[in-house]
Amino acid sequence: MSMNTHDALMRLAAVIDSRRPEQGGDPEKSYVARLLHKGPDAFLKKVGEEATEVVMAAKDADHALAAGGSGVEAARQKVLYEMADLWFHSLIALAHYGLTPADVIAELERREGMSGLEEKALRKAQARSATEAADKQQP
Ligand SMILES: N=c1c2ncn([C@@H]3O[C@H](COP(=O)(O)OP(=O)(O)OP(=O)(O)O)[C@@H](O)[C@H]3O)c2ncn1[C@@H]1O[C@H](COP(=O)(O)O)[C@@H](O)[C@H]1O
Repeated sequence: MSMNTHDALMRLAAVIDSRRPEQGGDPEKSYVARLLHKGPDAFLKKVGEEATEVVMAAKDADHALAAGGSGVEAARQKVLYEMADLWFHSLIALAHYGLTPADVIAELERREGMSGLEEKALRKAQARSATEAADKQQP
């Protein structure tokens, strides 16, 4: 991720934070302030909707790719557009819970180099030994 990408996310997160009711965000003047003012049900619903729109745009893009031809570029743009909406609304949710893009990036950095398959196997093994330990405690 370039420094510019990082900065843009941080700038947007700072604007979103300034729209929180405690920071004086005005629901009459700001879309973000309005969503935060309405509360979790409102912005979580948007996160769900935008995620669904990403999936639908991606399915359309897959069909366009399979068919070839001139529709591919427009379909890819639609995926990009919907993904931006999803990121944007996810940033609003993060702000509500006192989290920032930097926190998400730190979590991804923590996972860096960790194989997803190894992590999954480890998690299953831990769950199994927890169950075995609980079984042993049964009278
Ligand atoms: N990046 C965005 C951004 N992306 C999308 N949107 C808005 O998100 C809304 C929801 O998108 P939809 O496609 O679901 O539109 P809709 O069907 O009208 O939505 P609803 O009626 O369901 O709310 C639209 O009104 C978009 O304008 C955004 N609104 C704001 N920002 C950023 O947030 C900053 C602060 O915005 P305000 O708080 O409005 O000043 C802006 O300067 C921008 O940087």
